[in-house]
Amino acid sequence: MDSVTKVYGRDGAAVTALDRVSISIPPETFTAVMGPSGSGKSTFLHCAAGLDRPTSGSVFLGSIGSDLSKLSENDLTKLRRERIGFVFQSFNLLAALDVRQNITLPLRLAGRRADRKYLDEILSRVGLAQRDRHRPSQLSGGQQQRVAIARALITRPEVVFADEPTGALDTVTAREILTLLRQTVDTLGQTVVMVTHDPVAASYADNVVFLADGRIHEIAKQLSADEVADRMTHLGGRS
Ligand SMILES: Nc1ncnc2c1ncn2[C@@H]1O[C@H](COP(=O)(O)OP(=O)(O)OP(=O)(O)O)[C@@H](O)[C@H]1O
Repeated sequence: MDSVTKVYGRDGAAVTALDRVSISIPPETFTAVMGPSGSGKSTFLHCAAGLDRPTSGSVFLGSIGSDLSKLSENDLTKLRRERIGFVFQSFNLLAALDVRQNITLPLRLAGRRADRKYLDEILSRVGLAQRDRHRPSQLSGGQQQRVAIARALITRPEVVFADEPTGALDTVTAREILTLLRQTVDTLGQTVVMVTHDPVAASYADNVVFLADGRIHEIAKQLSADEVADRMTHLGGRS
């Protein structure tokens, strides 16, 4: 991401949500994005993932050479579907589909067939091999988030973007989900970028990006939850 600025609204009501943000996220790493409320975390994620266009600046993704901010709407949709994985706080699973169908949905939307072996591998990695014919309503929150992670991984995306992935989960389940995300980096070589309010969640990351007022305040390596919380206090955040 190169000098990305995002301004919402205009004239008197203009808000600069991101102010010339430049960052390069190394492949096969786990990055947490933290900052006080309103510091630009969601905007950062949306611009990095091609969900929103920067007002100015460029966004590049993995091996894709072109600037995301210049792609047509169609190309961007295709890229999001095929090259990026998403995990949200609210799981966003389809109630009428079983676990296997939910996981393979991105492939079907892209007109691709599921590789049975890879699907089975992913199912067992996320611990759902025995529940593959269940519907989301028959699963716990943690299990539903595992389905969402499997769905994010099934296309072997360049990056998985996670927006508060543990925000709706209890502490123990949250840790299981964070461990799973960590494993996707360590064993599958996945690149993961996660927005979070939670210092414990950020402590699972290789790098923690601290945003304040739309700017990168600091990028720190492998912090403990206490170190993250301490930095947040100094940023004026309530975590
Ligand atoms: N669609 C929008 N229209 C106008 N202003 C917006 C819009 N989206 C975000 N903003 C503003 O941009 C700034 C950054 O918002 P953003 O949602 O990226 O922050 P955040 O760090 O994710 O906050 P939170 O932790 O509360 O979710 C805020 O001042 C917000 O009010």
